[in-house]
Amino acid sequence: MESWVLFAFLAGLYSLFYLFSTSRYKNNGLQLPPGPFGLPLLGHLHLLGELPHHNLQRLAKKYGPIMTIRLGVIPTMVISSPEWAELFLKTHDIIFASRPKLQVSDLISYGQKNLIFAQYGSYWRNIRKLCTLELLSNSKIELFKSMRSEELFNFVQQIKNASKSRSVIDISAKVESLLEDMTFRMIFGCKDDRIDFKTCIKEVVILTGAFNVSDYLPILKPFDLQGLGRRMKACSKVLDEFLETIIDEHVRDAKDLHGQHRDFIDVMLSLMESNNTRELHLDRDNIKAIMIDMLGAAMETSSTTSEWVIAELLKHPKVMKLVQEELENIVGLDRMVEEADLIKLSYLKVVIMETLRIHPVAPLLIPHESTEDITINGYFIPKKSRVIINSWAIGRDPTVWSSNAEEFYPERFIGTDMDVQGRDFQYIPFGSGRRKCPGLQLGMTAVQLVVAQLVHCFNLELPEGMSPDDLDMNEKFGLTVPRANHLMAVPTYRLRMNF
Ligand code: HEM
Repeated sequence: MESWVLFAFLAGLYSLFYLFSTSRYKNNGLQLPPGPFGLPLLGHLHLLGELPHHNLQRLAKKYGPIMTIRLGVIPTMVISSPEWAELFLKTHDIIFASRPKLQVSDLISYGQKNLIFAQYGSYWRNIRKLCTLELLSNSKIELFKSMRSEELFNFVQQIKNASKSRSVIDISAKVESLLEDMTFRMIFGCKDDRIDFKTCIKEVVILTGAFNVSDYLPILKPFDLQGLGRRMKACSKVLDEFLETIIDEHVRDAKDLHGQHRDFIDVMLSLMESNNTRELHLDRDNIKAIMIDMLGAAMETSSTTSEWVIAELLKHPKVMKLVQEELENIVGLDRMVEEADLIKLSYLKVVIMETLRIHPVAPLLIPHESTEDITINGYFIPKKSRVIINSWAIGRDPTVWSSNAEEFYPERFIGTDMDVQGRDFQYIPFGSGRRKCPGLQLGMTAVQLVVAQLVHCFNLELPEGMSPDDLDMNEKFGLTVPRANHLMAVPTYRLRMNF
Protein backbone atom coordinates (compact mmCIF):
# COMPACT_ATOMS: atom_id res chain seq x y z
CA MET A 1 0.00 0.00 0.00
CA GLU A 2 1.21 3.52 -0.83
CA SER A 3 2.52 5.19 2.34
CA TRP A 4 0.23 8.25 1.95
CA VAL A 5 -2.83 5.96 1.79
CA LEU A 6 -1.70 4.27 4.98
CA PHE A 7 -1.08 7.67 6.56
CA ALA A 8 -4.54 9.00 5.56
CA PHE A 9 -6.16 5.81 6.85
CA LEU A 10 -4.39 6.03 10.22
CA ALA A 11 -5.14 9.76 10.46
CA GLY A 12 -8.84 9.08 9.89
CA LEU A 13 -8.77 6.32 12.48
CA TYR A 14 -7.18 8.68 15.01
CA SER A 15 -9.76 11.38 14.41
CA LEU A 16 -12.56 8.86 14.94
CA PHE A 17 -10.87 7.65 18.11
CA TYR A 18 -10.62 11.21 19.39
CA LEU A 19 -14.25 12.03 18.56
CA PHE A 20 -15.32 8.84 20.32
CA SER A 21 -13.29 9.60 23.44
CA THR A 22 -14.57 13.21 23.75
CA SER A 23 -18.19 12.12 23.18
CA ARG A 24 -17.76 10.12 26.42
CA TYR A 25 -17.52 13.39 28.37
CA LYS A 26 -20.32 15.12 26.46
CA ASN A 27 -22.73 12.17 26.87
CA ASN A 28 -22.09 12.23 30.62
CA GLY A 29 -22.92 15.94 30.78
CA LEU A 30 -19.29 16.86 31.42
CA GLN A 31 -18.18 20.19 30.03
CA LEU A 32 -14.64 20.83 28.87
CA PRO A 33 -13.36 24.43 29.13
CA PRO A 34 -14.16 26.48 26.01
CA GLY A 35 -11.79 26.61 23.06
CA PRO A 36 -11.52 27.18 19.34
CA PHE A 37 -12.64 24.68 16.74
CA GLY A 38 -9.80 22.32 15.85
CA LEU A 39 -8.77 20.58 12.63
CA PRO A 40 -9.54 16.83 12.39
CA LEU A 41 -6.02 15.50 12.85
CA LEU A 42 -3.82 18.36 13.98
CA GLY A 43 -6.31 19.83 16.44
CA HIS A 44 -4.75 23.22 17.19
CA LEU A 45 -1.09 22.41 16.58
CA HIS A 46 -1.08 24.71 13.55
CA LEU A 47 -2.14 27.67 15.74
CA LEU A 48 0.95 27.58 17.95
CA GLY A 49 3.25 29.23 15.40
CA GLU A 50 6.82 30.33 16.09
CA LEU A 51 6.03 32.01 19.39
CA PRO A 52 3.37 29.82 21.05
CA HIS A 53 3.18 31.97 24.22
CA HIS A 54 2.07 34.98 22.10
CA ASN A 55 -0.42 32.99 20.04
CA LEU A 56 -1.92 31.26 23.07
CA GLN A 57 -2.33 34.66 24.75
CA ARG A 58 -4.23 35.91 21.68
CA LEU A 59 -6.53 32.87 21.80
CA ALA A 60 -7.06 33.23 25.55
CA LYS A 61 -8.28 36.81 25.02
CA LYS A 62 -11.13 35.28 23.01
CA TYR A 63 -11.81 32.01 24.86
CA GLY A 64 -10.93 32.90 28.43
CA PRO A 65 -8.38 32.20 31.17
CA ILE A 66 -8.95 28.45 30.99
CA MET A 67 -9.16 27.16 27.48
CA THR A 68 -9.14 23.70 25.90
CA ILE A 69 -7.13 23.10 22.81
CA ARG A 70 -6.21 19.80 21.27
CA LEU A 71 -2.63 19.12 20.29
CA GLY A 72 -3.07 16.17 17.93
CA VAL A 73 -4.92 13.69 20.14
CA ILE A 74 -3.86 15.25 23.45
CA PRO A 75 -6.45 17.40 25.30
CA THR A 76 -4.58 20.44 26.54
CA MET A 77 -5.66 23.03 29.10
CA VAL A 78 -4.17 26.49 28.69
CA ILE A 79 -4.19 28.63 31.83
CA SER A 80 -3.81 32.40 31.49
CA SER A 81 -4.94 34.03 34.76
CA PRO A 82 -3.59 34.11 38.33
CA GLU A 83 -6.88 32.67 39.68
CA TRP A 84 -6.72 29.59 37.45
CA ALA A 85 -2.95 29.24 38.00
CA GLU A 86 -3.64 29.08 41.75
CA LEU A 87 -6.32 26.40 41.25
CA PHE A 88 -3.91 24.27 39.21
CA LEU A 89 -0.62 24.90 41.06
CA LYS A 90 -1.91 25.18 44.65
CA THR A 91 -5.47 24.03 45.32
CA HIS A 92 -5.27 20.93 43.08
CA ASP A 93 -1.49 20.84 42.67
CA ILE A 94 -1.25 17.13 43.48
CA ILE A 95 -3.43 16.23 40.46
CA PHE A 96 -1.36 18.35 38.07
CA ALA A 97 2.15 17.66 39.39
CA SER A 98 3.13 15.11 36.77
CA ARG A 99 4.90 15.64 33.46
CA PRO A 100 3.99 14.24 30.05
CA LYS A 101 6.25 11.62 28.52
CA LEU A 102 8.01 13.36 25.62
CA GLN A 103 9.84 11.51 22.85
CA VAL A 104 12.98 13.66 22.92
CA SER A 105 13.31 13.87 26.70
CA ASP A 106 13.04 10.07 26.81
CA LEU A 107 16.09 9.86 24.57
CA ILE A 108 18.20 11.84 27.01
CA SER A 109 16.90 10.63 30.36
CA TYR A 110 18.39 7.09 30.50
CA GLY A 111 14.91 5.60 30.85
CA GLN A 112 13.13 8.39 32.79
CA LYS A 113 15.92 8.78 35.35
CA ASN A 114 16.04 12.58 35.23
CA LEU A 115 14.18 15.07 37.41
CA ILE A 116 12.74 17.70 35.08
CA PHE A 117 10.57 15.30 33.09
CA ALA A 118 10.09 12.61 35.78
CA GLN A 119 6.47 11.57 36.24
CA TYR A 120 4.97 12.44 39.62
CA GLY A 121 5.60 9.61 42.09
CA SER A 122 8.11 8.21 44.55
CA TYR A 123 11.08 8.31 42.13
CA TRP A 124 10.52 12.02 41.40
CA ARG A 125 9.99 12.76 45.13
CA ASN A 126 13.26 11.07 46.13
CA ILE A 127 15.36 12.53 43.35
CA ARG A 128 13.94 16.02 43.92
CA LYS A 129 14.71 15.75 47.66
CA LEU A 130 18.24 14.67 46.83
CA CYS A 131 18.79 17.59 44.42
CA THR A 132 17.25 20.13 46.80
CA LEU A 133 19.21 19.00 49.87
CA GLU A 134 22.48 17.72 48.45
CA LEU A 135 23.09 19.93 45.41
CA LEU A 136 21.01 23.12 45.49
CA SER A 137 20.62 24.03 49.19
CA ASN A 138 21.81 27.45 50.38
CA SER A 139 24.79 25.90 52.17
CA LYS A 140 25.88 24.04 49.00
CA ILE A 141 25.53 27.22 46.93
CA GLU A 142 27.67 29.04 49.49
CA LEU A 143 30.46 26.44 49.01
CA PHE A 144 31.03 27.71 45.45
CA LYS A 145 31.22 31.38 46.38
CA SER A 146 34.96 31.78 45.87
CA MET A 147 34.79 29.96 42.52
CA ARG A 148 32.11 32.42 41.35
CA SER A 149 34.20 35.37 42.50
CA GLU A 150 37.26 34.05 40.62
CA GLU A 151 35.27 33.57 37.40
CA LEU A 152 33.73 37.04 37.69
CA PHE A 153 37.17 38.56 38.16
CA ASN A 154 38.39 36.88 34.93
CA PHE A 155 35.23 38.04 33.16
CA VAL A 156 35.78 41.68 34.18
CA GLN A 157 39.46 41.49 33.27
CA GLN A 158 38.70 40.15 29.78
CA ILE A 159 36.13 42.86 29.10
CA LYS A 160 38.42 45.53 30.54
CA ASN A 161 41.21 44.48 28.16
CA ALA A 162 38.86 44.40 25.21
CA SER A 163 37.39 47.78 26.15
CA LYS A 164 40.76 49.52 25.67
CA SER A 165 40.20 49.54 21.89
CA ARG A 166 36.63 50.90 22.31
CA SER A 167 35.39 48.02 20.19
CA VAL A 168 31.89 46.52 20.16
CA ILE A 169 31.66 43.45 22.40
CA ASP A 170 29.29 40.50 22.11
CA ILE A 171 27.81 40.78 25.61
CA SER A 172 25.58 37.72 25.09
CA ALA A 173 28.56 35.52 24.21
CA LYS A 174 30.60 36.80 27.18
CA VAL A 175 27.75 36.27 29.67
CA GLU A 176 26.94 32.82 28.29
CA SER A 177 30.56 31.76 28.48
CA LEU A 178 30.89 33.04 32.07
CA LEU A 179 27.79 31.17 33.21
CA GLU A 180 28.90 28.03 31.37
CA ASP A 181 32.26 28.15 33.14
CA MET A 182 30.63 28.69 36.55
CA THR A 183 28.19 25.82 35.96
CA PHE A 184 30.89 23.45 34.71
CA ARG A 185 33.10 24.14 37.71
CA MET A 186 30.21 23.57 40.11
CA ILE A 187 29.14 20.33 38.46
CA PHE A 188 32.42 18.85 37.19
CA GLY A 189 35.02 20.74 39.19
CA CYS A 190 36.66 22.08 36.01
CA LYS A 191 35.91 24.15 32.95
CA ASP A 192 35.64 22.45 29.63
CA ASP A 193 36.36 23.82 26.21
CA ARG A 194 34.60 21.11 24.27
CA ILE A 195 32.38 23.20 22.02
CA ASP A 196 30.41 20.12 20.86
CA PHE A 197 29.43 19.32 24.45
CA LYS A 198 28.21 22.86 25.16
CA THR A 199 26.38 23.00 21.84
CA CYS A 200 24.66 19.73 22.72
CA ILE A 201 23.45 21.07 26.07
CA LYS A 202 21.92 24.07 24.29
CA GLU A 203 20.42 21.77 21.70
CA VAL A 204 18.84 19.63 24.46
CA VAL A 205 17.08 22.71 25.85
CA ILE A 206 15.83 23.71 22.39
CA LEU A 207 14.66 20.20 21.49
CA THR A 208 12.81 19.55 24.76
CA GLY A 209 10.94 22.84 24.35
CA ALA A 210 9.86 22.22 20.76
CA PHE A 211 6.29 21.13 20.04
CA ASN A 212 7.04 17.75 18.53
CA VAL A 213 4.19 16.32 16.43
CA SER A 214 5.33 12.81 17.36
CA ASP A 215 4.23 13.50 20.96
CA TYR A 216 0.76 14.53 19.85
CA LEU A 217 0.19 12.07 17.03
CA PRO A 218 2.03 8.98 18.24
CA ILE A 219 1.41 7.16 14.93
CA LEU A 220 3.90 9.59 13.44
CA LYS A 221 6.63 8.72 15.95
CA PRO A 222 8.49 6.28 13.64
CA PHE A 223 8.69 8.97 10.93
CA ASP A 224 10.31 11.63 13.16
CA LEU A 225 8.98 14.24 10.71
CA GLN A 226 10.73 17.24 12.31
CA GLY A 227 13.99 15.33 12.79
CA LEU A 228 13.98 16.17 16.51
CA GLY A 229 14.53 12.55 17.54
CA ARG A 230 17.55 12.22 15.25
CA ARG A 231 19.07 15.42 16.59
CA MET A 232 18.50 14.34 20.19
CA LYS A 233 20.07 10.90 19.57
CA ALA A 234 23.18 12.60 18.15
CA CYS A 235 23.37 14.87 21.24
CA SER A 236 22.82 12.04 23.66
CA LYS A 237 25.82 10.17 22.16
CA VAL A 238 28.15 13.17 22.61
CA LEU A 239 26.88 13.87 26.14
CA ASP A 240 27.11 10.25 27.21
CA GLU A 241 30.72 9.88 26.06
CA PHE A 242 31.73 13.05 27.85
CA LEU A 243 29.89 12.18 31.07
CA GLU A 244 31.33 8.65 31.13
CA THR A 245 34.86 10.06 30.86
CA ILE A 246 34.32 12.67 33.53
CA ILE A 247 32.69 10.20 35.94
CA ASP A 248 35.63 7.80 35.42
CA GLU A 249 38.06 10.61 36.26
CA HIS A 250 36.11 11.43 39.42
CA VAL A 251 36.04 7.77 40.48
CA ARG A 252 39.85 7.60 40.01
CA ASP A 253 40.40 10.78 42.05
CA ALA A 254 37.90 9.88 44.79
CA LYS A 255 40.46 8.19 47.04
CA ASP A 256 42.45 11.42 47.33
CA LEU A 257 39.40 13.33 48.46
CA HIS A 258 39.02 11.68 51.89
CA GLY A 259 35.29 12.41 51.99
CA GLN A 260 35.68 16.07 50.94
CA HIS A 261 33.08 16.71 48.23
CA ARG A 262 34.29 19.13 45.61
CA ASP A 263 31.60 19.22 42.96
CA PHE A 264 28.19 17.77 42.07
CA ILE A 265 29.65 14.59 40.55
CA ASP A 266 31.63 13.89 43.75
CA VAL A 267 28.48 14.37 45.82
CA MET A 268 26.48 12.06 43.58
CA LEU A 269 29.22 9.40 43.56
CA SER A 270 29.45 9.38 47.34
CA LEU A 271 25.66 9.11 47.58
CA MET A 272 25.79 6.25 45.07
CA GLU A 273 28.29 4.43 47.31
CA SER A 274 26.25 4.90 50.45
CA ASN A 275 22.66 4.72 49.27
CA ASN A 276 22.02 1.12 48.41
CA THR A 277 20.11 0.59 51.63
CA ARG A 278 17.88 3.62 51.10
CA GLU A 279 14.65 3.79 49.10
CA LEU A 280 16.51 5.36 46.19
CA HIS A 281 19.02 3.24 44.35
CA LEU A 282 21.42 5.44 42.40
CA ASP A 283 23.58 4.24 39.55
CA ARG A 284 25.71 5.90 36.85
CA ASP A 285 22.67 6.44 34.63
CA ASN A 286 20.93 8.42 37.40
CA ILE A 287 24.02 10.57 37.79
CA LYS A 288 24.26 11.22 34.04
CA ALA A 289 20.54 12.01 33.67
CA ILE A 290 20.54 14.41 36.63
CA MET A 291 23.74 16.14 35.52
CA ILE A 292 22.23 16.82 32.08
CA ASP A 293 19.21 18.37 33.88
CA MET A 294 21.45 20.53 36.04
CA LEU A 295 23.60 21.69 33.12
CA GLY A 296 20.66 22.62 30.92
CA ALA A 297 18.68 24.21 33.74
CA ALA A 298 21.55 26.23 35.19
CA MET A 299 23.31 27.43 32.04
CA GLU A 300 20.42 28.43 29.85
CA THR A 301 18.11 30.00 32.42
CA SER A 302 20.66 32.21 34.15
CA SER A 303 22.31 33.46 30.96
CA THR A 304 18.98 34.10 29.24
CA THR A 305 17.72 36.12 32.22
CA SER A 306 20.99 38.08 32.59
CA GLU A 307 20.94 39.00 28.88
CA TRP A 308 17.34 40.22 29.09
CA VAL A 309 18.14 42.33 32.16
CA ILE A 310 21.11 43.98 30.44
CA ALA A 311 19.05 44.53 27.28
CA GLU A 312 16.29 46.24 29.30
CA LEU A 313 18.88 48.42 31.06
CA LEU A 314 20.33 49.47 27.69
CA LYS A 315 16.83 50.23 26.46
CA HIS A 316 16.08 52.27 29.60
CA PRO A 317 19.11 54.47 30.37
CA LYS A 318 17.35 56.11 33.35
CA VAL A 319 16.91 52.73 35.02
CA MET A 320 20.56 51.89 34.22
CA LYS A 321 21.61 55.13 35.91
CA LEU A 322 19.62 54.28 39.06
CA VAL A 323 21.15 50.79 39.21
CA GLN A 324 24.65 52.23 38.86
CA GLU A 325 23.97 54.88 41.52
CA GLU A 326 22.81 52.20 43.94
CA LEU A 327 26.02 50.26 43.25
CA GLU A 328 28.14 53.37 43.76
CA ASN A 329 26.44 54.05 47.12
CA ILE A 330 26.62 50.53 48.44
CA VAL A 331 29.80 49.12 46.90
CA GLY A 332 31.71 52.26 45.90
CA LEU A 333 33.99 52.69 42.90
CA ASP A 334 37.10 51.34 44.65
CA ARG A 335 36.19 47.68 44.52
CA MET A 336 34.19 45.06 42.65
CA VAL A 337 30.81 43.70 43.83
CA GLU A 338 30.91 40.86 46.36
CA GLU A 339 28.17 38.32 47.07
CA ALA A 340 27.57 39.83 50.50
CA ASP A 341 26.53 43.10 48.77
CA LEU A 342 23.64 41.51 46.89
CA ILE A 343 21.19 41.61 49.78
CA LYS A 344 21.57 45.40 49.97
CA LEU A 345 21.00 45.99 46.25
CA SER A 346 17.24 46.37 46.49
CA TYR A 347 16.74 48.39 43.30
CA LEU A 348 18.72 45.85 41.26
CA LYS A 349 16.45 43.16 42.69
CA VAL A 350 13.26 44.85 41.45
CA VAL A 351 14.91 45.41 38.06
CA ILE A 352 15.53 41.65 37.82
CA MET A 353 11.99 40.89 39.02
CA GLU A 354 10.54 43.23 36.40
CA THR A 355 12.66 41.59 33.69
CA LEU A 356 11.38 38.15 34.74
CA ARG A 357 7.82 39.48 34.60
CA ILE A 358 8.01 40.48 30.94
CA HIS A 359 10.65 37.97 29.86
CA PRO A 360 9.99 34.85 31.97
CA VAL A 361 12.67 32.36 30.96
CA ALA A 362 10.16 29.52 30.62
CA PRO A 363 7.06 31.42 29.45
CA LEU A 364 4.86 28.31 29.45
CA LEU A 365 6.65 26.82 32.51
CA ILE A 366 7.40 23.15 31.76
CA PRO A 367 4.32 21.18 30.67
CA HIS A 368 2.36 19.56 33.50
CA GLU A 369 0.06 16.54 33.15
CA SER A 370 -3.00 15.54 35.17
CA THR A 371 -3.05 12.15 36.85
CA GLU A 372 -6.83 11.92 37.50
CA ASP A 373 -10.15 13.11 36.04
CA ILE A 374 -11.21 16.25 37.90
CA THR A 375 -13.95 18.89 37.65
CA ILE A 376 -12.98 22.44 38.66
CA ASN A 377 -15.51 25.30 38.71
CA GLY A 378 -17.81 23.23 36.48
CA TYR A 379 -15.14 22.37 33.90
CA PHE A 380 -14.14 18.77 33.37
CA ILE A 381 -10.43 18.10 32.95
CA PRO A 382 -9.75 14.53 31.82
CA LYS A 383 -6.93 12.43 33.23
CA LYS A 384 -3.69 12.74 31.22
CA SER A 385 -4.54 16.24 29.97
CA ARG A 386 -1.55 18.37 29.15
CA VAL A 387 -1.47 21.60 31.17
CA ILE A 388 0.21 24.73 29.84
CA ILE A 389 0.49 27.64 32.27
CA ASN A 390 1.09 30.79 30.22
CA SER A 391 3.11 32.71 32.80
CA TRP A 392 4.16 35.14 30.04
CA ALA A 393 0.49 36.07 29.41
CA ILE A 394 -0.22 36.37 33.14
CA GLY A 395 2.79 38.70 33.51
CA ARG A 396 1.47 41.01 30.78
CA ASP A 397 -2.22 41.02 31.70
CA PRO A 398 -3.38 44.66 32.09
CA THR A 399 -6.23 43.59 34.39
CA VAL A 400 -3.57 42.29 36.79
CA TRP A 401 -0.69 44.73 36.22
CA SER A 402 -2.64 47.88 35.22
CA SER A 403 -2.58 49.63 31.87
CA ASN A 404 1.23 49.89 31.84
CA ALA A 405 1.61 46.08 31.89
CA GLU A 406 3.64 46.09 28.65
CA GLU A 407 6.02 48.75 29.98
CA PHE A 408 9.34 48.01 31.71
CA TYR A 409 8.76 49.73 35.05
CA PRO A 410 10.68 48.16 37.99
CA GLU A 411 9.19 50.67 40.47
CA ARG A 412 5.90 48.72 40.34
CA PHE A 413 7.42 46.18 42.77
CA ILE A 414 8.63 48.77 45.29
CA GLY A 415 6.53 48.73 48.46
CA THR A 416 4.83 45.42 47.56
CA ASP A 417 5.60 42.19 49.40
CA MET A 418 5.79 40.26 46.13
CA ASP A 419 8.81 38.03 45.62
CA VAL A 420 9.96 35.30 43.24
CA GLN A 421 8.83 32.40 45.44
CA GLY A 422 5.55 31.77 43.59
CA ARG A 423 3.23 32.73 46.45
CA ASP A 424 1.48 35.38 44.33
CA PHE A 425 0.03 33.70 41.28
CA GLN A 426 0.20 36.87 39.22
CA TYR A 427 3.98 36.47 39.27
CA ILE A 428 5.36 32.94 38.78
CA PRO A 429 8.66 33.11 36.84
CA PHE A 430 9.95 30.07 38.78
CA GLY A 431 6.59 28.26 38.80
CA SER A 432 4.84 27.34 42.04
CA GLY A 433 3.79 24.27 44.00
CA ARG A 434 5.38 20.84 43.87
CA ARG A 435 7.14 21.34 40.52
CA LYS A 436 8.44 24.81 41.35
CA CYS A 437 12.06 25.45 40.33
CA PRO A 438 14.46 23.93 42.91
CA GLY A 439 17.33 26.06 41.52
CA LEU A 440 15.66 29.40 42.32
CA GLN A 441 18.27 30.53 44.82
CA LEU A 442 21.21 29.55 42.65
CA GLY A 443 19.63 31.14 39.57
CA MET A 444 18.85 34.42 41.32
CA THR A 445 22.34 34.59 42.86
CA ALA A 446 24.00 34.03 39.49
CA VAL A 447 21.86 36.62 37.66
CA GLN A 448 22.26 39.28 40.38
CA LEU A 449 26.02 38.77 40.50
CA VAL A 450 26.60 38.86 36.75
CA VAL A 451 24.41 41.92 36.12
CA ALA A 452 25.67 43.81 39.18
CA GLN A 453 29.32 43.18 38.32
CA LEU A 454 28.97 44.09 34.66
CA VAL A 455 27.15 47.39 35.15
CA HIS A 456 29.23 48.30 38.21
CA CYS A 457 32.55 47.83 36.43
CA PHE A 458 31.52 49.21 33.04
CA ASN A 459 29.42 51.86 31.38
CA LEU A 460 27.75 50.17 28.43
CA GLU A 461 26.84 52.01 25.25
CA LEU A 462 24.96 50.68 22.26
CA PRO A 463 27.02 50.37 19.04
CA GLU A 464 27.46 53.64 17.17
CA GLY A 465 24.35 54.93 15.51
CA MET A 466 21.98 52.71 17.51
CA SER A 467 19.49 54.37 19.86
CA PRO A 468 17.79 52.53 22.76
CA ASP A 469 14.59 52.45 20.68
CA ASP A 470 16.42 50.58 17.89
CA LEU A 471 17.49 47.74 20.18
CA ASP A 472 15.51 44.72 19.07
CA MET A 473 13.86 42.54 21.70
CA ASN A 474 12.94 39.60 19.45
CA GLU A 475 12.67 36.18 21.06
CA LYS A 476 13.51 32.63 20.00
CA PHE A 477 11.10 30.02 21.39
CA GLY A 478 12.24 26.82 23.12
CA LEU A 479 11.98 25.43 26.66
CA THR A 480 13.65 28.76 27.48
CA VAL A 481 13.12 31.92 25.42
CA PRO A 482 16.43 33.73 24.81
CA ARG A 483 17.02 36.80 22.66
CA ALA A 484 16.84 36.02 18.95
CA ASN A 485 19.95 38.17 18.33
CA HIS A 486 23.06 38.62 20.41
CA LEU A 487 23.32 41.75 22.52
CA MET A 488 26.23 43.97 21.43
CA ALA A 489 27.63 46.95 23.36
CA VAL A 490 30.73 49.11 23.82
CA PRO A 491 32.02 48.93 27.41
CA THR A 492 34.08 51.58 29.24
CA TYR A 493 35.74 50.67 32.53
CA ARG A 494 34.39 52.86 35.35
CA LEU A 495 36.06 51.71 38.63
CA ARG A 496 38.93 53.54 40.31
CA MET A 497 40.44 50.18 41.22
CA ASN A 498 43.19 49.04 38.86
CA PHE A 499 44.42 45.50 38.21
C1 HEM B 1 16.87 32.52 36.50
C2 HEM B 1 16.98 31.24 36.65
C3 HEM B 1 15.88 30.22 36.57
C4 HEM B 1 14.55 30.34 36.22
C5 HEM B 1 13.81 31.61 35.83
C6 HEM B 1 13.94 29.02 36.35
C7 HEM B 1 12.62 28.74 36.08
C8 HEM B 1 12.06 27.48 36.17
C9 HEM B 1 10.68 27.18 35.83
C10 HEM B 1 9.65 28.17 35.34
C11 HEM B 1 10.50 25.85 36.05
C12 HEM B 1 9.22 25.03 35.77
C13 HEM B 1 8.24 25.03 36.91
C14 HEM B 1 6.99 24.25 36.55
O1 HEM B 1 6.98 23.47 35.62
O2 HEM B 1 5.98 24.43 37.23
C15 HEM B 1 11.76 25.30 36.50
C16 HEM B 1 11.96 23.97 36.82
C17 HEM B 1 13.17 23.45 37.18
N1 HEM B 1 14.35 24.16 37.38
FE1 HEM B 1 14.61 26.15 37.16
N2 HEM B 1 14.91 28.14 36.74
C18 HEM B 1 16.09 28.82 36.91
C19 HEM B 1 17.31 28.30 37.32
C20 HEM B 1 17.53 26.98 37.65
C21 HEM B 1 18.79 26.45 38.12
C22 HEM B 1 20.05 27.27 38.37
C23 HEM B 1 18.59 25.10 38.31
C24 HEM B 1 19.56 24.04 38.80
C25 HEM B 1 20.80 24.00 38.64
C26 HEM B 1 17.22 24.80 37.96
C27 HEM B 1 16.66 23.55 38.00
C28 HEM B 1 15.34 23.27 37.72
C29 HEM B 1 14.77 21.92 37.76
C30 HEM B 1 15.53 20.63 38.10
C31 HEM B 1 13.40 22.04 37.43
C32 HEM B 1 12.37 20.92 37.35
C33 HEM B 1 11.73 20.67 38.71
C34 HEM B 1 10.73 19.54 38.70
O3 HEM B 1 10.23 19.19 37.64
O4 HEM B 1 10.46 19.02 39.79
N3 HEM B 1 16.61 25.96 37.57
N4 HEM B 1 12.69 26.32 36.58
